[in-house]
Amino acid sequence: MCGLCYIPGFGNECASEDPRCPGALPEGQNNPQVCPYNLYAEQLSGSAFTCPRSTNKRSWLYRILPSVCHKPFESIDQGHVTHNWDEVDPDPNQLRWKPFEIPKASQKKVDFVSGLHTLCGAGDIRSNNGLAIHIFLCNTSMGNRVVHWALSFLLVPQKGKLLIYTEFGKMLVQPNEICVIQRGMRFSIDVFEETRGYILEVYGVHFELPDLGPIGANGLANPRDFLIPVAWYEDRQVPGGYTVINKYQGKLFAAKQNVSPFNVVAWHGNYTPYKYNLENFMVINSVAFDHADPSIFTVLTAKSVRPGVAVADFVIFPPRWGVADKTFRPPYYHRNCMSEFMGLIKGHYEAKQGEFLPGGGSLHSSMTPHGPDADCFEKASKAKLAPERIADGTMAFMFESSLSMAVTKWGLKSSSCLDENYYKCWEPLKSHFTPDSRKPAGPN
Ligand SMILES: O=C(O)Cc1cc(O)ccc1O
Ligand SMILES: [Fe+2]
Repeated sequence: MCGLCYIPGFGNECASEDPRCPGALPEGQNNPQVCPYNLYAEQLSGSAFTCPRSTNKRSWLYRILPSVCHKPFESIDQGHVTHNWDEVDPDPNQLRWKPFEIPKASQKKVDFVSGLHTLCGAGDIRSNNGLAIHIFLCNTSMGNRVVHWALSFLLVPQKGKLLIYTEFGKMLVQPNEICVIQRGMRFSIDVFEETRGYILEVYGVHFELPDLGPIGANGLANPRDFLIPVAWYEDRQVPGGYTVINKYQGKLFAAKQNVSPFNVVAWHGNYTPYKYNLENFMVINSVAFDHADPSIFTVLTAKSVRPGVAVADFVIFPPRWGVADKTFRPPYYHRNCMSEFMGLIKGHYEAKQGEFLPGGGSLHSSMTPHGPDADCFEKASKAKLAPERIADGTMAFMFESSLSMAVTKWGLKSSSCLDENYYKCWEPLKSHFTPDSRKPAGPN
């Protein structure tokens, strides 16, 4: 597991050969009549063939057998995976979940796929517009089960590291790192303990680095800190074969195949999985006064066709200095046309003193009012504004979407983690209005 190698960079044209087979990549062409080592050539297209060069994404895989070698797919138990946004009536309330419970390995073995739970989402897979947020809760490696996921997703492990086998090679992804597996890529996940994390799945779009505008050429998530796996193959047949689980149009199907799907000896292209360590995020913020919008913390964005409007942004709240003068430093009260799902990887979140805990979540869907709890407001309104470390040792994040998200039945009724008392954190807020005083007063 140690000694995994990666290629640094974001969205670059890369080439990688498993060192056991030097020269496995054909030279000067993609489709020789016979490929080196008698491999099969297979293209994986992540964009329409005709996309402009700047957005065209594809990779060429040189593999022992093409991925078409499988028995037919058949529908399987859907577990808690759904893309039906009408399971329960819409709920306009602020929602918060206590840490999602991980099944105990001693009671039931659950792998990444059987431990997937859809929490909320919106849009339509078939027309390629929308997103879903899933929680994974598992305790067992996938073994000979492999997922073929027809949509791009961003994975945020919160507890337990993940060894992810992909057709492009292996990645070790630990809490405080994220990884992106793009549309159509096959993968299998080994876990080492009771494991939990969050998934942001987007339909029909890819994650990109945000534009930096006046920030300049550097900052936020720097491209060189993204890591791509290197080619690694296994030529393995297992008794009973491999099960390829296909998440197709929102439903799960399974098919058997004899050979390992991780049989890619070499690949080249710009369409790959990748990982990123959130510690490398170069934070930019207010150094004079006022609270800047959290878009300054955007790590990756999946843009919609409307300029500046994302299907989903992945935003983090990293450790940093708070130095703003004459300023209420925590997040402001607000209503946002965008929907905000938040999760916590470790530590605590600056706007919530109470029950927003690592492994839990909150959802403030479109135009739902929210902001600091009463405790946080009182403290921050009176605090002495010296430079202070904010969020040291903590990492909260937000999946922010232009779509108004619906919560699933599991999210609202059957997870048993929904915190019915969330609204109470704002109840102690009292009016500090002082109409008679000429000079505005602070809270007392
Ligand atoms: O709601 C939240 O806690 C997220 C958030 C943080 C912030 O600093 C400003 C706006 C915002 O929505
Ligand atoms: Fe917010």
